[in-house]
Amino acid sequence: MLSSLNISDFAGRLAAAEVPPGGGSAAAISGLMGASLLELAVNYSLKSPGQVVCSELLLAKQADLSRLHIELTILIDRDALALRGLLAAAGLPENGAEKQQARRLALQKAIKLAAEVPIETARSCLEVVEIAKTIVTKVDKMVVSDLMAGVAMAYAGIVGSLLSTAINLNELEDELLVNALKGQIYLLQSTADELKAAIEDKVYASAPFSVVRG
Ligand SMILES: Nc1nc(=O)c2c([nH]1)NC[C@@H]1CN(c3ccc(C(=O)N[C@@H](CCC(=O)O)C(=O)O)cc3)C=[N+]21
Repeated sequence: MLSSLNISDFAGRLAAAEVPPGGGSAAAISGLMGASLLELAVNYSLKSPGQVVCSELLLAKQADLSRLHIELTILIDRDALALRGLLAAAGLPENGAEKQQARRLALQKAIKLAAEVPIETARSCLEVVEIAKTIVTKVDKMVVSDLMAGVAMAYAGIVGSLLSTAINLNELEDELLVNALKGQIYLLQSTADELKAAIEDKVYASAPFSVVRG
């Protein structure tokens, strides 16, 4: 399993361009880092004194984040499997009408999966960003930078996975599905942009983070 590789081995596998993982798995890792950084912020804040008021909210988000942590871990391998299926179908023989038809069907099925899996990754990453918005003013000041690093990573996970979906749309023959996926890409990306801007507006409004604002 890719998710049990150490960081250097995973990065090496990405760089080697031999067998998958590709950008979709990397996006899931980015989302996983985002979820984990939010967990750090929540766990730290629950332990620090003076956070008793919001502990109910933080405990609820802690549970959501541990589910997202598992989902995103699984998505690293699910995306690599989808990509592997895609490359395998693309490599099927094309000699003769029957084989050509078999290859076409296999390829369409594989592309559909490779387009749909990263949509799930983007959804999980978006949930991470949504959680960040609800807790950003509730966590201990000490871990706001960790939380914001988590937002940046989850946001990168959204962009990376939606790009992976988008590239597969070119080859997908089912026009209804293509249009539905395009709609989901647009909605997920624009929601992510709005949420990220709202969180940054809040955090970058004052020191020490105003210096980070572009
Ligand atoms: N859900 C999803 N996730 C992706 O990550 C994704 C995707 N869809 N759609 C297509 C693009 C393209 N991409 C590649 C990554 C590595 C090779 C690669 O390493 N190729 C090797 C060997 C491939 C093989 O072993 O057959 C080569 O061509 O030399 C190719 C293509 C990932 N993408």
